[in-house]
Amino acid sequence: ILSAILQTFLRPRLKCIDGELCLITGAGGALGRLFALEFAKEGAHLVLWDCNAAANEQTARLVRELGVRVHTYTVDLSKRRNIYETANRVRAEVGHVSIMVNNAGVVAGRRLLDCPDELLERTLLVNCHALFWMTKAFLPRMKEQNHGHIVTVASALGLFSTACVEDYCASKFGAVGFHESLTHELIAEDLNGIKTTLVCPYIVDTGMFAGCEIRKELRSIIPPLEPLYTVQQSMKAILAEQQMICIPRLMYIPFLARACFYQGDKCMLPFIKNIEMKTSNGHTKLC
Ligand SMILES: NC(=O)C1=CN([C@@H]2O[C@H](COP(=O)(O)OP(=O)(O)OC[C@H]3O[C@@H](n4cnc5c(N)ncnc54)[C@H](OP(=O)(O)O)[C@@H]3O)[C@@H](O)[C@H]2O)C=CC1
Ligand SMILES: CC1=C(/C=C/C(C)=C/C=C/C(C)=C/C=O)C(C)(C)CCC1
Repeated sequence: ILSAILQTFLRPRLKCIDGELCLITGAGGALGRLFALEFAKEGAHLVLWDCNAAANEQTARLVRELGVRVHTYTVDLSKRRNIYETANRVRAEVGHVSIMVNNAGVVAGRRLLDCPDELLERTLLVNCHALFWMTKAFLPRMKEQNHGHIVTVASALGLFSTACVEDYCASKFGAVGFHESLTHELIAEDLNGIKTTLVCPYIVDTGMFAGCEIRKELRSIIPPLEPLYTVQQSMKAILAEQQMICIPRLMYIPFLARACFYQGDKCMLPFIKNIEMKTSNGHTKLC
């Protein structure tokens, strides 16, 4: 938060990502497409993933017009095996990913009791579980080189909640927790060349939350965000290697209410060691 405040007044040094290989999920969607164009402008080569092949190809066409090398893959992020298989193909056909933008997201958009179970499950699989499989697929190489960047596009609804989006809030709170724990793990392991950035936007005018309205008096103070503004702000945070960005800054307020632990990065290491010892003694219990 301090760094976010400082960055408001100071101009942080932005890193160069020319020639890096950047993978973006949900690249056929509104924010994914804009991320692809912004990363292309910075000189990154792109790998674009989406389940919507036509929309993904359209993003690729726009990126190629900028003269950038781009590869597209049709993937269903709700399927772990599909993620691992496609990751293997990327490694064999394109190379090692050094920047990963986990942007794809879905919402059921129904009241909990009216919502088919499969739709609730899908939100958790795409918005949260996919983060595990993506990271397991691409982090090992980043670790070998102590170089990389993992971006998690979560949401303001990963920091506070509202009614009737139980699936979405659960998945985005999960994404925030995932990002935080992964960041601590990288710090604890002294992997200071691998950066993480969490992006928490308020409602963005992309259609995903079309119809969502806040109280009339507040609408002019905090209108939905422009997609391009959202992505440009996110890019600044990524290139400045900022760990987190809330867009707009007002969204830091609910986050501020949370506690933080001084020097807590290594507290789980003995716990992990304990489990490792138990499992090596054949004590693993899966159900
Ligand atoms: N829009 C908003 O108000 C906000 C959005 N966000 C987050 O930003 C991210 C991008 O949102 P936005 O651009 O608005 O959404 P879009 O729906 O425009 O884009 C999401 C993309 O992800 C794809 N996708 C969905 N499911 C899968 C899947 N199983 N496998 C692979 N790809 C999939 C979609 O394909 P298809 O179109 O075929 O479903 C679509 O191309 C999301 O994570 C969202 O939660 C955060 C805050 C606010
Ligand atoms: C908490 C809060 C508000 C409501 C926020 C809402 C409704 C956010 C919705 C975000 C979405 C839909 C994100 C999608 O990913 C107000 C009224 C602005 C006032 C300030 C505090």
